[in-house]
Amino acid sequence: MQQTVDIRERMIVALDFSTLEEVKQCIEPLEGHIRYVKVGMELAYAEGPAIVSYLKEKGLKVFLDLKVHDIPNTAKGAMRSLARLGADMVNVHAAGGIAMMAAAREGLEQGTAAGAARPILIGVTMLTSTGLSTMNQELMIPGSVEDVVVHYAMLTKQAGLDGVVASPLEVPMIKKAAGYEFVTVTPGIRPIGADQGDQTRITTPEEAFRLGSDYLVIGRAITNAKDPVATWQSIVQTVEADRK
Ligand SMILES: O=c1ccn([C@@H]2O[C@H](COP(=O)(O)O)[C@@H](O)[C@H]2O)c(=O)[nH]1
Repeated sequence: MQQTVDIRERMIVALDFSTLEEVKQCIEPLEGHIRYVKVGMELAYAEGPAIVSYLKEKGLKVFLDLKVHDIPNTAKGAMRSLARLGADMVNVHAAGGIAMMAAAREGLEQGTAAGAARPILIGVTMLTSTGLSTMNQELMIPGSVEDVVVHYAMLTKQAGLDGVVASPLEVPMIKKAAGYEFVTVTPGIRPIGADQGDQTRITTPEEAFRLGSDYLVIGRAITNAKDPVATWQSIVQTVEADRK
């Protein structure tokens, strides 16, 4: 990422809540600080499309993280509908394969209003909660996590998507294989001392940017913090100091 980019535009706060009330409580103190938020399944299923409009009216960019994964025709229709909601970024599971991802992109293009920018479309590689033994033994996917992630990233690129979701740890290999312009969106972010929770492939915000991540997704480290604004400011300061 270029040195001139404001990193606050690249730090996406995951709003993993189930009510609009909880969202308001979380974002009101953070207004003027955060620029980009993520709406996942919990919030989208509970509050419906109106939550996207609400956040957009607040001046925030929205990553609608619904991880579409279905047969190509259904994925295409889903994306056609999602395009109308006004999100800035949407995603599918790369494990759906090239035909599904290409259909999703077509649906997204069809659904995007004339003159409007198509949302960024990315493919989820291997969930950041998945470790090597789960992948090899439980899911019966052989090889290293890095190789599988890069393979999924290349499928995503072949399907014409803009980038992938992966752990920051895999970003250098993804960029090497898919090119510098291929977008990497990375959850699994844990500031020093933060609880790892259910995530497996993690690193700090400053290390994630150092590894080349284009966007960081940060949820509980901020939303569950005693003082979310202070935590946000501390992350921004740490990253900015590291980038000097
Ligand atoms: O591989 C993935 C894909 C998506 N996520 C989502 O990111 C956030 C991370 O939240 P934290 O609280 O910072 O762990 C969450 O909404 C996930 O659904 C992911 O973690 N890994």
